[in-house]
Amino acid sequence: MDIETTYNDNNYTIHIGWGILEEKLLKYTAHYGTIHTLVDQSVYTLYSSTIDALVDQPIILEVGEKSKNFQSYAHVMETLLSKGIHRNDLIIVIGGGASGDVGGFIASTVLRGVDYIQIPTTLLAHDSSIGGKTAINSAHGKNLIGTFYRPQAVIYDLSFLKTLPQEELRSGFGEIFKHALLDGEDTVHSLMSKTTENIQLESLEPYIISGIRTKMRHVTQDEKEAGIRRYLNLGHTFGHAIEYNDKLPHGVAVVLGLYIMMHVSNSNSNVQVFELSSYYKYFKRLGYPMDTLKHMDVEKLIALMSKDKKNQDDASIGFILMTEIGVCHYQQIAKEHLTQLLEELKETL
Ligand SMILES: O=C(O)C(=O)C[C@@H](O)[C@H](O)[C@H](O)COP(=O)(O)O
Repeated sequence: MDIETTYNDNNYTIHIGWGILEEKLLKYTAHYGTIHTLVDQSVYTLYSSTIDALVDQPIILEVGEKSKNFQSYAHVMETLLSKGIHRNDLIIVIGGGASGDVGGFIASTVLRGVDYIQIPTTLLAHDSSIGGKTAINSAHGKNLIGTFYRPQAVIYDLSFLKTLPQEELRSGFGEIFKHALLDGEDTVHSLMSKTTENIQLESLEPYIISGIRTKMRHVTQDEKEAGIRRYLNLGHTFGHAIEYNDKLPHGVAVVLGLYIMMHVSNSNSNVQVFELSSYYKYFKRLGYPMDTLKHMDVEKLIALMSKDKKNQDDASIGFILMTEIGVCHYQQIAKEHLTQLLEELKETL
């Protein structure tokens, strides 16, 4: 299946399917000078023969978030420059969300921009590989340094997902669940009914596709995140803070962030938007570390949330909340009030 973006110009295709990598990639590489490949270490360990058959001498990225720092960025940049990269070359990035983020950032900054293709290999990256957000982390928090830079294509070969461990599926499912919430009540109920006890890849394909469509709808209307694209950050204000502080996988932290969003949305509304206890039990059954919330260091997490890119002043934190499933808005919450809400929640767990 091919899905085209619908920007005013410079559109690209998201190719999705089983065993499509070689055929789709060859369509692009023919138009470029040298092909430079960046690949996550763990993906290369599993798929070296497939990758070596397609490209020469890949540059290995450290596993996951370890690649998203200045040292790693500088190392890959200097390697590309020592190889004599040109603007008419192509960079291919193979890996999960973190590799895609740092690979995109490298592509957008080397020689002030070289074309690149995203080849996501995880469930999580159905989200992160689309929309052109690139980033590395800072000592102040997640994704604080980056650019918006569209890829030339995304090739999502679902065969890579077959080797993902349960922990990776659980992380990717966090973003699938977020997309379902953005989509509306029917999608949430349907997804929950297919995942009552555990997360099985086999039942997720339709939700991966609908998640990609939901993401595309937001990013094509508001690429630079001045309006509705912010809704894709549902669960991420708290999620990024606890991910960074507790070193949790991204999508696992997003689930904790979605739970906090539900609590804050309820407290902000006259009606109960979310039945918290049923979501708590559901997430716990799927293996999410809900107990982490009972022991959270509220002060530290508020300090990390104070660096969130959605914030507009120093006294409050920018949150995406829901008035009903599928209906979002942006709201600034005073830090004292948020502290009180988080402390209150801890007491109930
Ligand atoms: O594409 C977006 O916009 C999103 O917010 C999607 C998020 O799921 C994704 O994790 C993104 O990388 C977070 O970006 P950030 O701007 O909050 O750093």
